[in-house]
Amino acid sequence: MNRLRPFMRTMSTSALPSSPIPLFTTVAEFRLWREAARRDNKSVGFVPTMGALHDGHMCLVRKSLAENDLTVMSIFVNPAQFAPHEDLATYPRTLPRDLEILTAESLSVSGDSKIRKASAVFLPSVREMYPSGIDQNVAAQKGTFLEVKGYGEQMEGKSRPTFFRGVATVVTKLFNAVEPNNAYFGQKDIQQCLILKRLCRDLLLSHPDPAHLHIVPTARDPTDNLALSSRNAYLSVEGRKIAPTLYEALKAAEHAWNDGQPKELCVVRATDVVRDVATLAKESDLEVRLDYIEFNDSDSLEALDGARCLEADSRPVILSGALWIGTTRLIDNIVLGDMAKLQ
Ligand SMILES: Nc1ncnc2c1ncn2[C@@H]1O[C@H](COP(=O)(O)OP(=O)(O)OP(=O)(O)O)[C@@H](O)[C@H]1O
Ligand SMILES: CC(C)(CO)[C@@H](O)C(=O)[O-]
Ligand code: BAL
Repeated sequence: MNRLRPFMRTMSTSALPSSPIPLFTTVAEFRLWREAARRDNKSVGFVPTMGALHDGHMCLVRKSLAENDLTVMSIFVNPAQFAPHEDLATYPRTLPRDLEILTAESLSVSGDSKIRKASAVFLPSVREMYPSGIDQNVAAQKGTFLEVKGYGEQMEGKSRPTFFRGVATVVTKLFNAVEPNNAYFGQKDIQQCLILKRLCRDLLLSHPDPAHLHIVPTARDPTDNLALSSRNAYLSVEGRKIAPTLYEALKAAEHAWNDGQPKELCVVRATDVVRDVATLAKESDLEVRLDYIEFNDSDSLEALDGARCLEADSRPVILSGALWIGTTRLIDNIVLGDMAKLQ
């Protein structure tokens, strides 16, 4: 690891918090680190994030630490994936705390006397990621953007039509900068995972190749199963109490599915759960509204056409949903079938 030694210091940008993990704010600086890792024959695992870290992010980090010599996290709030009316300005930005959380994470690897910790944090600037500037209005954008056509319009894409274009674009840039052997994404954002796997296949990427883009199960609050999410921080005390309703609705749909009910009835079971909670919440002036509950094929991402047979050897089905609690939008999903078969 000697060649990596020169990087074992905090970059000298004064606005950055001090950190025992080396921080890189430009692609050129990061590439020197990456080149040294390559020369040292070290595998690199990559965890892309938008910061505001919670234990869901740390599950990705732990898996990367376990499976790679070196782990890199990026923290970048990507303007291109926020529509003009969305929460780019208020998205939580908590870099000093994020670095403390990441620094505290370590893993002792069996057969290896060393303890592994994150090796680098990549903090690119908006200017370098979008050299022609970035307008959240797609029609006004200049420069190079990526679309994974036919897969980003359903589920989340119905409510956020430009979201996956922004994600595909930024993640491709991040992959080009980091050149990871393995990359880790959370099941909470299942459509994002499946679209990015397809992007890797379609663009013949080798860093990572699609098989090395890993989907890590959703981390939940152990007390009530709420999926951990940076946006949970927006919830009021009352909203936080109601937030597990989305998962409860998905579980009701899953039970109906497992009982052999047709898809439409499963969706009704889920909407019943939300309706009852929404009625109660209204009494405290809190608006709770279901955005969608959908069953989608995990390969085409098309909504299921009514045929519901899940053969032992067939592809998994994605049961997913989004719920508004006041002005906060939460998402969650359950994979029906074998997660290992997701491609
Ligand atoms: N509960 C979770 N379990 C596992 N992975 C998660 C969880 N929450 C987020 N991730 C993953 O962490 C990565 C970075 O996500 P991001 O920084 O957007 O956090 P987030 O909590 O998903 O934020 P948001 O509230 O904006 O959806 C993504 O791959 C995402 O799927
Ligand atoms: C993958 C990602 C970091 C791209 O900005 C973001 O969409 C996220 O955090 O899920
Ligand atoms: N984890 C998803 C990021 C977003 O909603 O913008």
